[in-house]
Amino acid sequence: TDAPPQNTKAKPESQKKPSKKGRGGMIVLEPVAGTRDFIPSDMRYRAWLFSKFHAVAKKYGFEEYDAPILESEELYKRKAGEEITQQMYNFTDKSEQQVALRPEMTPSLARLILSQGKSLLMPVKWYSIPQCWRYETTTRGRKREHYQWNMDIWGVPNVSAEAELLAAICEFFKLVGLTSQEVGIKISSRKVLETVMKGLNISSEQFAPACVIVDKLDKLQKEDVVQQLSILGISEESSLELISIMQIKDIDELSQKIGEESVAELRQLFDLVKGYGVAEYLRFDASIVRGLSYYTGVVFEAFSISRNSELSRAICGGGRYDRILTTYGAKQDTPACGFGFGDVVILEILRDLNKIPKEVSRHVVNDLVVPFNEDLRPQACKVVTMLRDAGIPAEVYLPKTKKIANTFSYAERIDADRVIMIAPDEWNAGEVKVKYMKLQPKGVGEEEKNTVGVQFAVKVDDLL
Ligand SMILES: CC(=O)Nc1cnc2ccccc2c1
Repeated sequence: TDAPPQNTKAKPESQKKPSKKGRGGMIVLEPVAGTRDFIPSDMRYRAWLFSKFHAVAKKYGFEEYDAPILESEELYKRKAGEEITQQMYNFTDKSEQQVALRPEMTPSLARLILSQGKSLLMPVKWYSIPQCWRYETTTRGRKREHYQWNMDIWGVPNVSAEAELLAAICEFFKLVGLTSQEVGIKISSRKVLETVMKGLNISSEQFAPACVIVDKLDKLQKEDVVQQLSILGISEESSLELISIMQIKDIDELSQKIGEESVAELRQLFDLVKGYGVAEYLRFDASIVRGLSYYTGVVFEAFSISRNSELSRAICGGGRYDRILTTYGAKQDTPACGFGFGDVVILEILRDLNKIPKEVSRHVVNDLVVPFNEDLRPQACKVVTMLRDAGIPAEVYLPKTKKIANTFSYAERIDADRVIMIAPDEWNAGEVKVKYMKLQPKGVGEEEKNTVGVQFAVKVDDLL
């Protein structure tokens, strides 16, 4: 379920957004509609999620790349009626260039692959976590940006590449504690649709736009889908036959319908994923099409099982796109496949299922060093540097120390384990005063460490 539509009713004067800057009023404090701020408490969740994306990519030998958020609009000028190209965040820049904030990463990746030319040795396994944009009419109140983990393999025509990508997605699920009872991946192939459409005398140039339409089956009424397909010149009878074949959930049944040859790749894929030990997450489902026009083969989509499935949005999705380079004017194509994995849905699911470790929500500073007075501040800086160089996240109390009590309340606020006070008498004796703010885990050291609140003199060298 997307965020509730923004309240568009007129607001009483008092609640209206403060007037725009310029008439001396306060600036608007909210981010632009559909975009998000990430203050530290939010950023910790995003950083934690991205650290899992990076960990899986690294474990699978993928290399990170990036490209500008701003791209030429022509990268996305596809005429297959996809929502993603109809909602482009595009504009004419000051040099009259038609540019757009990228709605997806694959076109930029295709541009990079083309620009590298022969110097790029295949296969290529690249990943990125780009922020992608769309211009949604705010009536839907949906987000206009999200971060999308992209993993792609170029130069591999066989389904070993798709198997590797599916294994990487399942690796992520295992890494964050999502079981095959909680999430799954539905797999099909557009080659199935291609075979069916050929059998129904649907021309090949109708293939991509027809896929974009039947992808809406889970959102639109069947009649609407039939109606949209009729605009492509596809008869109602053919459309109904196509839609009925897409209800098939079993490869054997599908093989009966369209022949073993058309399902051979899928059988091989299901064999390979058994090798990775992730078959429990995967199932065949002929209704999976995906909404991007450039897919040409295997397509897949991950979903959450525990939530009310009819409303749940895809967790991630992807597939094979073997013919994208010639659409950008290249002389020949290079096989490719990949997936996109957004940051919004997965975090909602992980929160709902309580999979996010408690420490992700906590800002970690172990020690707070407090100078008793400004004369002792250089010494405090020395001590905090010693702690930091030992790998301990540590702060030195920056405001002038008026009342020691204030530093203790600051220590509580930053959830520090210890307050280390630089006091004159102790310092002259080569010591500091330590106050434990909370019980240390048992066995941390001598008995007194587990007496919260009492202050002890400790040799500077014994601090580490
Ligand atoms: C659930 C969600 O926020 N999806 C989302 C948000 N922003 C986008 C921006 C561009 C393309 C797809 C997008 C998808």
